[in-house]
Amino acid sequence: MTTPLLRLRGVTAGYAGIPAVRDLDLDLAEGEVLALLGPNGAGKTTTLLAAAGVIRPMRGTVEAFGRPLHRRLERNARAGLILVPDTRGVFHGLTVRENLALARRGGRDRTHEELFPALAGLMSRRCGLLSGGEQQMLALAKALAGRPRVLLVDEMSMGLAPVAVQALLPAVRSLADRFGVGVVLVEQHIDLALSIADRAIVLHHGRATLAGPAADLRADRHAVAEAYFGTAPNTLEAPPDGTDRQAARRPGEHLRHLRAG
Ligand SMILES: Nc1ncnc2c1ncn2[C@@H]1O[C@H](COP(=O)(O)OP(=O)(O)OP(=O)(O)O)[C@@H](O)[C@H]1O
Repeated sequence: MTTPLLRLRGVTAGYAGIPAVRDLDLDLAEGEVLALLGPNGAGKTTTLLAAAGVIRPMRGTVEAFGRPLHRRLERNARAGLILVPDTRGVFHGLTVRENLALARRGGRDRTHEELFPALAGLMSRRCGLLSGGEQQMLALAKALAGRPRVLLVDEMSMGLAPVAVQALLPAVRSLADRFGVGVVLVEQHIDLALSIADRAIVLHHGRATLAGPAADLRADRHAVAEAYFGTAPNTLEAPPDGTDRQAARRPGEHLRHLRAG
């Protein structure tokens, strides 16, 4: 079995000793897009922060590329574990070209030109004058300059018009398909997220309440709604390999309701 790019096992993480995510398992394979869904405050961002090493779990383990996370964030980033925060991380006083040059640190990576051709005509524009969608494209383009192997993308679509989101999410899919990047995508647009994801996990009050192939979640909106609002039946199926901590199942398997509360 190939080593996942990212593996969380039994992760409980939070703030000031209070858990916001409890006992979470997650595997992310090369070229896979995993949607992390759930209502406000469910623990999605906390999961990303723990996965990126920004906050240290109270319990459980996080491994990237087969190794425990390094204590120094820049070491994890250099290995290819990149967090794209929802604050977009662009410098408003600088132009698009200057922002990209800073992110590339002298390198010549031009992948962004293929994925975001719209940026080509905006190179001399100050970022403070870009639309929300354009800023988000730039944030992703900057993340690409770090040569990610895993991208942790937090609410890329926040505040954007649906048409802008529809333009951005396929770029995320093609990052996975063309470059083998593994993506954990936190997203409020459930349908759009499921339309590009391979698998999904629904969180409710910090716990995974549903996990499975994205196609299965799309086909069973009732199960998604139940998981979203924490009313899913309390039926924890035993997975076929007997490892009862495996939260996210492989394509071809059925949806799994996970024990809530
Ligand atoms: N810095 C913090 N200090 C204390 N509590 C926090 C902090 N950040 C988040 N929380 C709490 O942790 C819980 C989970 O928050 P988190 O941001 O992970 O949820 P989320 O699913 O990403 O929500 P949203 O969709 O609203 O962004 C919430 O109850 C939130 O109030």
